[in-house]
Amino acid sequence: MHVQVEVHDPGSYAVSINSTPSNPYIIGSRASKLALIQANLVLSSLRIAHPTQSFDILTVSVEGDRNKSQALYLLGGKSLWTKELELELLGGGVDMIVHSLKDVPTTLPEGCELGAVLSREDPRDSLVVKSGLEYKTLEDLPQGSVVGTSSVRRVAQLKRTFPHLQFQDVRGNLDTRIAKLDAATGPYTALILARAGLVRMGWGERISSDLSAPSFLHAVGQGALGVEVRSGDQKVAELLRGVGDQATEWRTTAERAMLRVLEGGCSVPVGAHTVFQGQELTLLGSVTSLDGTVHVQREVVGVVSSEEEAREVGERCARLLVQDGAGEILKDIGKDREARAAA
Ligand SMILES: NCc1[nH]cc(CCC(=O)O)c1CC(=O)O
Repeated sequence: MHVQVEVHDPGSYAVSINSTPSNPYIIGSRASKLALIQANLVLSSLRIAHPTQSFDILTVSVEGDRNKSQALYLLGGKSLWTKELELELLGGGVDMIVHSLKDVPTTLPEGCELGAVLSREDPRDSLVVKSGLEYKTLEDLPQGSVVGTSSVRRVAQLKRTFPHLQFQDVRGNLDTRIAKLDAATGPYTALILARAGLVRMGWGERISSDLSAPSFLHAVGQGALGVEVRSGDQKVAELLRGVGDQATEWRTTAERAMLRVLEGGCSVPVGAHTVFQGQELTLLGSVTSLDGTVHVQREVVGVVSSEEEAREVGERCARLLVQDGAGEILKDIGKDREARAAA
């Protein structure tokens, strides 16, 4: 496999053992604009927490950035956003990787683990309307309007509530997607995108409304940045202490534990919503059939003071969803994917 490595600061090739200005800790990132903005957020937090250490960013091209034509749903395992970066991490080319936690598979490769999850942005999905149109919400869109999104979770949930709308795939980075939305002859009336990404990219003013629980649930991990590290790397673990956010870590641990039980390895229409207040973690989880006709949703509340307890909340929610029929929905989706992949 070809790994394209682009070095931002010449002289930052060295694998860091002890960081000095000439031997910095290397943060691995995808090369997209959003990925780099996010990597720089982590870099800034690390610099504030450790003013005497030096840090640098190295970008690596990943499968998901290169394959833009095939539907995401058919590309299978989500490691297409992470694999090449993880090879760099294990090989010592980078010391940590910054990811959108949403794109990180629930099971990490041997030797890799999450070292920290940073304080979360508003994790909701948002509506962005074609420029020049006055619509504010999905309810406002006329019959037959085309809404762009590549997420099976979004389409499945929206078909349930908005059967009068049409949904069409839209790929590419955020800037590209918004350019496709605004193109005079383009098919889309609106797009659904993660609020966090839009805000980080400076597109916040284009958000006309947000999709909220309990009628619409966001993706597991959405809006949070995860830092992946080598298991057992004490120095990097130490550096990341104080950079992570406890509430976000427990919320996303529960969400990811739920998904891990449900998915059995494929990307599925699973929604989540969590609140951590006092010591109480509330998790709303959902599974929706691709056509939106079958939907199961459950809420679990637990007192949480450890990662293990957060995981239990997620697993409990997954088991309740399976009891309510989530297993059947997921089995049908597996069959659908196989049939399409073979076609
Ligand atoms: N699927 C791609 C992706 N991965 C993370 C974000 C946004 C940032 C985040 O959710 O943390 C996006 C764009 C989107 O879904 O609109």
